[in-house]
Amino acid sequence: MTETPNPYIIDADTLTGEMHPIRRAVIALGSNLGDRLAALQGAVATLADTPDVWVTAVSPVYETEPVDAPEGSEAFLNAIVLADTTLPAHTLLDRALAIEDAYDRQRPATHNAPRTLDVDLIVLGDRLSHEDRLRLPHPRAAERAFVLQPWFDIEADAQIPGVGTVKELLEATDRSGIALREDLVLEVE
Ligand SMILES: Nc1ncnc2c1ncn2[C@@H]1O[C@H](COP(=O)(O)OP(=O)(O)OP(=O)(O)O)[C@@H](O)[C@H]1O
Ligand SMILES: Nc1nc2c(c(=O)[nH]1)N=C(CO)CN2
Repeated sequence: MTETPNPYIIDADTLTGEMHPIRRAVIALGSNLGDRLAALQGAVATLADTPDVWVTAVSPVYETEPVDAPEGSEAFLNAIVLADTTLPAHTLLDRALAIEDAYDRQRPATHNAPRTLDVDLIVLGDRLSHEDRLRLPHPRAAERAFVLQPWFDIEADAQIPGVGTVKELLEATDRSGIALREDLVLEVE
């Protein structure tokens, strides 16, 4: 006879493992190469499939003019994902980079070269980080309409810790280069 596990017995890993608080993660997605919508949709699905990550909201999709990108770059599709997670910051970053790699993201030497998929961590709770490998909050988010607008759409009272409210930051940003794509919708299973 097979033994039914007793749900009241806590296994050793749970007792000795490091516990992490639940924190809110704000994740920015961007693509300006190949099937842009498929890349964004794949990133949402993969994040939603990630253990200890619970996707709570996905923004509308915006078509956006390239900012600080090489001459002749194509327009981006951008969106924001909100998730609750118990993952430590570096584990979540590694997951984001692995999702980029899964979409064949090349890492050419050219600054801001076209990319099939970019997955950036914008904020993770109140976590601050000043390493090259992980900067939190994301240092360029506060001036990027392609991050602030979709984020504001799904969280009107959002804040960038230590920086300000997304509403005020957005009001101070040039929004002329972004356009809502109502015809493109990202699904969460
Ligand atoms: N908050 C963050 N989110 C994602 N990557 C980060 C973050 N902070 C630092 N990095 C590091 O940045 C590197 C990614 O650089 P990448 O060339 O993708 O920048 P980018 O996303 O193109 O530009 P930008 O950061 O201006 O959006 C990664 O190796 C990662 O370790
Ligand atoms: N419109 C737009 N411009 C960009 C973007 C992006 O996602 N959207 N990402 C960049 C580097 O990550 C640089 N420039």
